[in-house]
Amino acid sequence: MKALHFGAGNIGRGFIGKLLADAGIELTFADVSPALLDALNSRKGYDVHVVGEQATVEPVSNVNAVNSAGQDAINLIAEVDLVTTAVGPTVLEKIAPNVAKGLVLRHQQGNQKPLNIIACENMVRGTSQFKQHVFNALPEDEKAWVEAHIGFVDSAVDRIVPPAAAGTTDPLEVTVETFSEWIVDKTQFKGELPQIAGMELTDNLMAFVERKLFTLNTGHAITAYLGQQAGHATIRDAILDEKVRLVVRGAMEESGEVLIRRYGFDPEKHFAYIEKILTRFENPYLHDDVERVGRQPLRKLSAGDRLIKPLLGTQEYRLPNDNLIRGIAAAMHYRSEQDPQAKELVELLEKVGPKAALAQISGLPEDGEVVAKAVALYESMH
Ligand SMILES: NC(=O)C1=CN([C@@H]2O[C@H](COP(=O)(O)OP(=O)(O)OC[C@H]3O[C@@H](n4cnc5c(N)ncnc54)[C@H](O)[C@@H]3O)[C@@H](O)[C@H]2O)C=CC1
Ligand SMILES: O=P(O)(O)OC[C@H]1O[C@](O)(CO)[C@@H](O)[C@@H]1O
Repeated sequence: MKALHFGAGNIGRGFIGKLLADAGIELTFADVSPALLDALNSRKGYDVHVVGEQATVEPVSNVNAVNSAGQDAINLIAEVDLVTTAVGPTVLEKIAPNVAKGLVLRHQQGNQKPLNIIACENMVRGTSQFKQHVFNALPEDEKAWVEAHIGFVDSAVDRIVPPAAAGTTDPLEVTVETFSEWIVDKTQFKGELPQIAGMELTDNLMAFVERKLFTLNTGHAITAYLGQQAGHATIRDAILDEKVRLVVRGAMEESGEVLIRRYGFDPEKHFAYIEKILTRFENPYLHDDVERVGRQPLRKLSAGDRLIKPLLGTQEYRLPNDNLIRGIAAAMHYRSEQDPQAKELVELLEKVGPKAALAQISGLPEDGEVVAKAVALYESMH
């Protein structure tokens, strides 16, 4: 079996690429970073540092890499059995035209074998969104063939993989936590279901996607935003701050009450899942900056993402949401010199004021109770 994985970054190298290579799949990474491409092609492998109570070093071998914008990537799409991505939600649209070209070539070459494409991003049904981008780039007369031969499979991906340790000069260095979970929607595959160790198949994906995104990612984002407010540089320092921890646990519980009602999760197991997540944030072996976890605040404050969607759920089921609102207020304070969305957020706040800015970003009604509460908290946090 052959696979092409877009994005040789943290999750690409530290999780999905590793899992595919471990399964004996012939793996090529597609990326745009010359440093990553050169290092992967010259060394054909790298070490994954798995850190926890017992640290291990797990080598990945027999991999190579191509430029994702070039003809090599197009040729591979015509040939491989599996395409995966971990590029970031905003990049999916950029890689779609080349993927579309590869699918057209696959058809022209008469390759009728099923191909499955799985986006491994922090998004609700990210592959379905990617499919829309690919279809926008496909000629009209190719769409029926692609629909018949290509599976677009949604997934949920969970493993905390911060950027390389400070001070390293190795572009392939990657350190991961021991926990990992990759769950894919088995109803969307074309052809035989692949059996890959570490890839779980489900026919109830939405429950898993929302459980992960609206628990781990909700709590993580609020840890980052409140942590930055309190002057903490890392997620560990932030979550060990009792004031931050109280709100983070509270927000995950508020979101959890929604998930329990929506998907029928067992409350006891769900609250244990929350406790486990708090210990993952505390991991003393990972250095994870609050700035990284809070990145792209406009995306994280958008209607379908980890802060607003759980809040809308609390309104739907008439449940408490004070901690979620506190998290939203803190998100409005996120600042980062490296992050264009953080700059855009500041500009919008200055231009239209916090009420209109939050309403515009989140889709919440400007004159509603939530916006009023969040803005009052935002102003009190100055
Ligand atoms: N790091 C983590 O702990 C987790 C991340 N995720 C999700 O995985 C995705 C990737 O995140 P990370 O690996 O942390 O980011 P990253 O920034 O480490 O990796 C992204 C990679 O994509 C590459 N890239 C950028 N533009 C590209 C293009 N046009 N074509 C091909 N490659 C391109 C970058 O050069 C980089 O190597 C995101 O959607 C994130 O939300 C999900 C779970 C865990
Ligand atoms: O990758 P995003 O969506 O910007 O958000 C950062 C989040 O993703 C992760 O990297 C992995 O789930 C978490 O560490 C964090 O909650």
